Amino acid sequence: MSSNNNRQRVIVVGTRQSALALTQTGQVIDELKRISERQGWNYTFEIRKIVTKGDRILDVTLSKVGGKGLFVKEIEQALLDGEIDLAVHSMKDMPYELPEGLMNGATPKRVNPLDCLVTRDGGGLDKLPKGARVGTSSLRRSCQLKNARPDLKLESIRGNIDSRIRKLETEGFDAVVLAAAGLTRMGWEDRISALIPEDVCIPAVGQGSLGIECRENDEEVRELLQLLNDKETELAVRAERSFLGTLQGGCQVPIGAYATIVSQGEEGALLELTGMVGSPDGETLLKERKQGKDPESLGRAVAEALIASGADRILAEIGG
Ligand SMILES: NCc1[nH]cc(CCC(=O)O)c1CC(=O)O
Repeated sequence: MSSNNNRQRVIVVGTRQSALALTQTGQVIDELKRISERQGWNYTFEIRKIVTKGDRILDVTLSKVGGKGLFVKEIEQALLDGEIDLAVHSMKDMPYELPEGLMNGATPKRVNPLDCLVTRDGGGLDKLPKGARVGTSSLRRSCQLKNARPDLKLESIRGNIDSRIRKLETEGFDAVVLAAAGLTRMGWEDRISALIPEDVCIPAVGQGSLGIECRENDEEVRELLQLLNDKETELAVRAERSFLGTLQGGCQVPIGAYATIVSQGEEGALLELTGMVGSPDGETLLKERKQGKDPESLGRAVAEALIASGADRILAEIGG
C-alpha cells in the first residue's frame, strides 16, 4: 500500500457521551497517536460527540423498547455520511451485522472479560447475606446469579456505570453487577469487591474488548487501525460472535460466551469456547464447551450443541 511517509490528515472520531465511551475513545486515540508517530504519519485526531437513541431512552426500560444496536445507529450513519472516520465501541454493544460499507477495523487487546460485584460491604458472592438485593438489568447476569444463589433478589438497575454504583448506596442494594472492564478502563478498579468467576457467570459476547468501526473504502484508516489489532483477541471475539450469530439472540435471552486461546501451534491458535443459554428465571442453565481452530466454525459448533441440548426451546419460549 501507500509508502507515503508524510501522511497528513485530520481523523474525526465519533463517540457517545457517556463517561465510559469518552474514556475508551480517549485511550484509543492516545494509542493511535503513538502508532502514527512511530510510523512517521502526521495525523491529528478530533472528537465528535454523538447522542444516540439508546442514550436518550436510557432511563426508560430499554428491554421494552428492544431493538439491537440502539447505541450505534446514529454513529454508523455519521460514518457512512463521512462526518466521522472511525468510532470506538464496546464490542458487546456492537451489532452482529454491520451495515454495507462499514467494517470492524481493529479489535484491540482485551482487558478483564469477567463480571464483578460491587458490594456494600466489600465482600464477594459467598459473603452476600441470604436474600440480598442485587442490582443488574442484564438477563444473562441475573439468570446465572439466580442459578448459583436462588435466594438472591435480582432487581433491575439502569444507567451508566457511575450512576449504577451510586444507586448501590442511594437505593439500598447489597450489590450491583458490572463488567470489570468498564471499571478498569475508568480507573475505578478499587471499586471491584470481587470478580465473578466464569464458572458462575459466563460473560457477554465480546465483553472486555473494543471494536473500532470504519469505512471499508478508507484504506488509510484501515491500515492505521490494523496496527492496533490484537490477533488473539480478534480470534476469541470472532468465535464468540459467531456463536451469537448462530443463535441470533436478541437482548431478551440470557446468552453468554467466552473464548480463550489454549495454545499457539505452527498451524495457528487453538481456541476454547464456552457458550451458555439460560431461562430468565435461572432455573435452566445450559452450557457447552469445545475447542477448535477456526473461530467461525467453533462458534457455530458450540451453538449447535446447545440447540441440540435444548437451547432451541428456551429461545422459542422467549421469542428471541
Ligand atoms: N452494556 C453496557 C456496557 N457496555 C460495555 C460496558 C463495559 C465493559 C465492556 O467493555 O465489556 C458496559 C457496562 C457494564 O456492562 O457493566
